[in-house]
Amino acid sequence: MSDKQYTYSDVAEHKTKKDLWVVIHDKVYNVSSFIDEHPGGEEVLLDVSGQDATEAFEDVGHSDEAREILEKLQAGVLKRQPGDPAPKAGDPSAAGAKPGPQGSAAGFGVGLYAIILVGGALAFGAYQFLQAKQQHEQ
Ligand code: HEM
Repeated sequence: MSDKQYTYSDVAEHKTKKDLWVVIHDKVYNVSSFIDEHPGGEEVLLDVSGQDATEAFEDVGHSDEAREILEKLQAGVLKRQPGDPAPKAGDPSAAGAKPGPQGSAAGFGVGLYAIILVGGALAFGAYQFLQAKQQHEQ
C-alpha cells in the first residue's frame, strides 16, 4: 500500500486501457494490469477510467476477493481539492431522497404565529390592568 497523494486531475490523466487509474473510496488504484482479467469485462472499467468508480464498484457488490485484488493495485490516496466532485460514497443515505424540512418548518411557522398572538394578548391585558390600576389610584 502506498500513501502517495494524487489529485483528481492526476488520476484523470490515466484513462487508457494500458494506463488506467480509478478512485474508489478516496484511494487511487492502477488497474491496468487487471483489466484483461476482470470478470466484469474491460468495458465497465474503461467507463470509469480516470474517475471516481466507488459507486460503480459498490453497486455490483464485489466479493472480499475482489477487494483483496483491489488492495494490491493501490497506487496512492486521493488528495481532494476545492471544486473536486463530491465523494461518491456508494452510501444510500447520500443518494436517497430525504424528506425535506418543510413539514417541521410549517409547524414552526404556525407555532410562531400562536406565540405572537398570545404574547400580544398578554401585553394588551397587562396594559389594560395597569391603566385600571392607575385610574384607581388617582
Ligand atoms: C477497479 C477495480 C475492480 C476490481 C479489482 C474488480 C474485481 C472484480 C472481481 C474479482 C470480480 C469477480 C466477482 C467478485 O469476486 O466479486 C468482478 C466482477 C464484476 N465486476 Fe468488477 N472489479 C473492479 C471494478 C469494477 C467496476 C468499476 C465495475 C463497474 C460496473 C465492475 C463490474 C463488475 C461486474 C458487472 C462483475 C460481475 C461479472 C459477472 O459475474 O459476470 N467492476 N470484479
